[in-house]
Amino acid sequence: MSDVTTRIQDLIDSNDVVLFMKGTKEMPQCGFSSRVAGVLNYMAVPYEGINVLSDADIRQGIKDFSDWPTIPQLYVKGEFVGGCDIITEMTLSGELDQLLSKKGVTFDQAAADKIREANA
Ligand SMILES: N[C@@H](CCC(=O)N[C@@H](CS)C(=O)NCC(=O)O)C(=O)O
Repeated sequence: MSDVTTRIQDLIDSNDVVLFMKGTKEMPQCGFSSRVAGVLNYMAVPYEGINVLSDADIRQGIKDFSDWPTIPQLYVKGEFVGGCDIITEMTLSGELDQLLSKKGVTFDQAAADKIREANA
């Protein structure tokens, strides 16, 4: 395994939820990353945000690792879930809640319901 692959695998193995994103959880630097971080923050999902803008190897490496061409990328318990479009759809359909519950990741159910109410 290459060094960057090992680093990515370690990040995914040692954090239940990892968001590879542009910018930080507190200050995303791209609208797509901001949307996903905003959902996770609002739903109080505990997650590790990895800023790919501060690491060019990770920025390219995660695309190769997931075979997915863009950032953001969300992993839950080692499983690649998707980018902004997929996470948005899954949030609105309730699939994200189901996935988090199934994987034993805590989140604020009332907040998730509120997102759906606001977008109904
Ligand atoms: N449709 C994508 C939108 C994300 C996207 O287009 N990201 C671009 C611009 S931030 C990207 O990562 N480009 C490659 C790069 O900047 O390394 C999604 O659902 O996540």
